[in-house]
Amino acid sequence: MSEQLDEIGREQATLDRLYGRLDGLRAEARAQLSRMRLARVGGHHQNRSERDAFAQLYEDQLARLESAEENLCFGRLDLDDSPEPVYIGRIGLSDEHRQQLLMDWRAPASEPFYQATPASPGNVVRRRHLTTRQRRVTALEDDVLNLENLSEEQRARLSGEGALMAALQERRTGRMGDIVATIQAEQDRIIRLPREGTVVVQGGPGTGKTAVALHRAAYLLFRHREQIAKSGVLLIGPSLVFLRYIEKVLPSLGETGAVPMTPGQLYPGIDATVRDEPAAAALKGDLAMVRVLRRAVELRQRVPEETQVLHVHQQDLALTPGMVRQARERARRSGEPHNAARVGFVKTLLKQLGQQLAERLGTTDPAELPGLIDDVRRSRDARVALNLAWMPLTPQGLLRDLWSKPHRLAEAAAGILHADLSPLERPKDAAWTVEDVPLLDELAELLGEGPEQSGRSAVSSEEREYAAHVAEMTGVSEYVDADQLAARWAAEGPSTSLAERAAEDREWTYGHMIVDEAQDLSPMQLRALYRRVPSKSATLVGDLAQTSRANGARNWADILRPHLGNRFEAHELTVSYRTPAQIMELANRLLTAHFPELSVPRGVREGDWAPQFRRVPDTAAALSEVPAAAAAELDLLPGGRLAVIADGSLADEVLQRLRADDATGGRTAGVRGSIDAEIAVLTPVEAKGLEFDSVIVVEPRRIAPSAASGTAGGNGGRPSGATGIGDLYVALTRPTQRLVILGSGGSAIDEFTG
Ligand SMILES: Nc1ncnc2c1ncn2[C@@H]1O[C@H](COP(=O)(O)OP(=O)(O)OP(=O)(O)O)[C@@H](O)[C@H]1O
Repeated sequence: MSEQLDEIGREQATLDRLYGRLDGLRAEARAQLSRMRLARVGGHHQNRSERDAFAQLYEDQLARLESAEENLCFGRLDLDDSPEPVYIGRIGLSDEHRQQLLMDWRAPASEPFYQATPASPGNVVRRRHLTTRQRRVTALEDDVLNLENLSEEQRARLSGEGALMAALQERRTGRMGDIVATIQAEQDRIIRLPREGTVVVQGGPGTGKTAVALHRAAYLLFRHREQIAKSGVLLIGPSLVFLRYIEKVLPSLGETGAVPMTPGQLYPGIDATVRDEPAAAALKGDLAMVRVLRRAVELRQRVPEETQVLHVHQQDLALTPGMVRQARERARRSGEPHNAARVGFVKTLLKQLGQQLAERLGTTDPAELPGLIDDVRRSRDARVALNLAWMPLTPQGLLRDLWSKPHRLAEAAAGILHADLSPLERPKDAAWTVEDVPLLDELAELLGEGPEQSGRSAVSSEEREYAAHVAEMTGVSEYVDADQLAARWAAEGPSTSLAERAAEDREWTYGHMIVDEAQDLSPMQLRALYRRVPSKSATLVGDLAQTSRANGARNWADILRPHLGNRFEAHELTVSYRTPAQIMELANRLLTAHFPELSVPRGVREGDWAPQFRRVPDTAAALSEVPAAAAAELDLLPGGRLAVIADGSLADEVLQRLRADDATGGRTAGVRGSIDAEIAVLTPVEAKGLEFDSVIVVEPRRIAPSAASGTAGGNGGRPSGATGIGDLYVALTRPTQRLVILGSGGSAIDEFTG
């Protein structure tokens, strides 16, 4: 014991040295930054942009140093070929003489800390985990990888605390934390894969997919800072609640270069949260929509059936179907998007009409032609006729039209979509849905810049010059042009971060893309996402077993083929760190019964509690029991977090009950879908990716009915069979400690509850 204390004392001395250096570097960075800020006042544009760039550099540096406070150093490697141990931490630190004091966890030299095993120890003799709290070493844990090379003295000082188990047993805070100190070897191998190409990571619930994805983002930003930090990492998560849940992980790793977004936010200016019903979602997500939309645009390039007579200067000019057809073919051949190609179309016809006008007026002087063309252009008749033939369009306008006018949609989809299109119908003023977003994006590609966007580049030459300079200096000139940058600044001022600007620019291209819950994305969503990473450098993580979409594919090759062919690398995570083995086993039995081809993870630890089943007579009884059951859970796990998961409208009723009842002792639930209160009330889809100490699943029949119960029992009229299995699997696998199932029978889980 006293050996252990001595050892802790020795490590404390090292830790003190490291924190001392950290404090020194922070003070330096702060001083540099305030010098820059002082100098920034006044000055010429060019000097100012240089100072802006440097100030940004110091700000980033300071953010990195500030974020490293908690758990600055968490590991130590003793190597057989070096007398000095290597300390591993959140960031790298060296002393005034450039002597390395602390190795960044992402550096190649830190790799053995995560990778070495007794079977292949490499040059590692001992790996030590240091547990620290507020600058104090509280525990040590040693893995001896090569006992023979350990001295007598070192052998005497071995210790073990189970850093991983300790991390896993901790009470949840409602926000995800980083796992740098305890990344496991199978996770580490994925985190450190090269940046090129697409990596897909399949893993069951709680296997650390989200953690791996976020640490990989941090790793790539560290290792390829030059290339990636400038363009940013696009980070796609399923919902705003999920993005809130993970928001602290990257900053805690000192990284600010990620641009978090939900699929509903991909199109600038739109923040869609409403989801379509499954039938509409399936149609909108189908890649056939690419052809439907292309056709819808082509149908707006119209040839009149008869010759139109245009009155200009008391003359009658003839616009024949042949003239329009020819001009249309020519404009289409240009390959430009609709709004840009329209310029050529209009020009061709105006020229021909101008020539007609010259003939009618008997004018032969070619110098007068431009004036006559201009007269035609200004005439009401010509404007109306040309607009009718080729109207400037916006993505929003065209899509609203398709959804609200069934004949327009039928015309565009003829011969392409053979399904019933009525689920797509809706009023013109309906809100945009998440599923509309990739379609708007597709239309923006087909239409190009519309009339309302082109106005934004009205900026002065001085502003443009300044923007060009900054774009050049920050390395984004490949991605945005100076006009765009300057126009945006004209509206907001140049203080927004590069990440924010990227989020506002539909044509921004990112250095890497991370997608969580990728199994739920439709082909159209993936297409829109890959448009933002032409390099296809991406990490997609997901679990085929947790698929919500009615027609979701159950293998990654099918999901990715349309976008990547077979050019992707697949990896699998096999151990569930979140869910206790007893609960995992129950969930896995349900899944395997319906999808025997899918692999399931094993739980890494036994929990203290078996899953509990409370049978009630009906849904009303289940609802009345919720408050008392919730109170009991919170009493069992003081300071813990609880989720009550129920399907659709039942979740609203659950929330009302919890609010109305004081059985929970004032620990009332927050708003629906929020994770800030002690009790969160969620649907399975909202619960995706989240975790709680305890989970109560209310009336599982409404999430996944048993095959025998068919469509009866208010399951929203969905067919029986494998319906909702993915969602129920999600609900069952959220707890880190306890699971309670409160139901009246008729659910797919019932046969496993005996
Ligand atoms: N190596 C590790 N060390 C400590 N904790 C870990 C480790 N790996 C995963 N965890 C913890 O396990 C839990 C589950 O991780 P995560 O949410 O990343 O899993 P997931 O695979 O994304 O799950 P789901 O499919 O349910 O979304 C988290 O609390 C995470 O911090």
